[in-house]
Amino acid sequence: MRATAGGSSALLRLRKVSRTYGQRRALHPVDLEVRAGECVALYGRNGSGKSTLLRIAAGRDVPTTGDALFAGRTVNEDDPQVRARVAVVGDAISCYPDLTVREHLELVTVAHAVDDADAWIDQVLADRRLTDHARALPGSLSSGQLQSLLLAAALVRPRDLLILDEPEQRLDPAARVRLAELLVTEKQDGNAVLLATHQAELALAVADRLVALEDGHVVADGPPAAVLAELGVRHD
Ligand SMILES: Nc1ncnc2c1ncn2[C@@H]1O[C@H](COP(=O)(O)OP(=O)(O)OP(=O)(O)O)[C@@H](O)[C@H]1O
Repeated sequence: MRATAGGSSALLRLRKVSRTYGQRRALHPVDLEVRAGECVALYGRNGSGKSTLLRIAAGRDVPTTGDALFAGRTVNEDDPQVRARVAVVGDAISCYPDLTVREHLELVTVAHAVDDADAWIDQVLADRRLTDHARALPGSLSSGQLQSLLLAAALVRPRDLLILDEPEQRLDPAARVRLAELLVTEKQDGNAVLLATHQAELALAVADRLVALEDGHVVADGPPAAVLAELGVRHD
């Protein structure tokens, strides 16, 4: 299965990675590369293997076969280089119930020794429309605001690779537009972006390549518009 941009400058390189859970093969061997300044989007139905692939790419799971390399080294989320350079926005919301929105972001900036953190946090809160909720506890936020907090936590820290699992979930249309703008800026800043999405419009707006998965197989790979046409997906 091919899902490869080619070239030698890939920041993330997955070589024939597969994942089997018990008897079930969730992911068949796949090659995938993401370069600095490039966005690759994974697209497919529920259960097609997107999150499995993202977890391997983030070093949160070990492939059953194949290698996952970040900057030439096996990806492991406990590796200090991976912790310093790979930011992950998950699909599950896990927060500290007694820490405010701002305190969550402060925790991240302390962990990553971010300079001038206060100003940076202010900026990210404003961009994500969270300024008025800076002192709120997670329990009092809407699901969309929680999703924005997850995103904000990845944005207040340094990164070379941003991995996002269905970041459009729970966001309203205006917030989805801001998300697309943000991801374009990530690429312009030279960061690599790998995301899973169910939203064709988001993939069209930000992705350089779309990799379609079905039952753990790559069934199409290429420019987003061409892949969506091949899949018969209609979009606005
Ligand atoms: N920890 C696990 N144990 C057993 N099976 C798993 C596990 N995680 C995922 N699977 C199975 O692997 C397959 C792929 O799941 P995955 O979460 O990667 O799909 P997905 O494309 O991200 O789906 P969604 O769009 O619903 O998030 C599914 O059949 C799922 O049931």
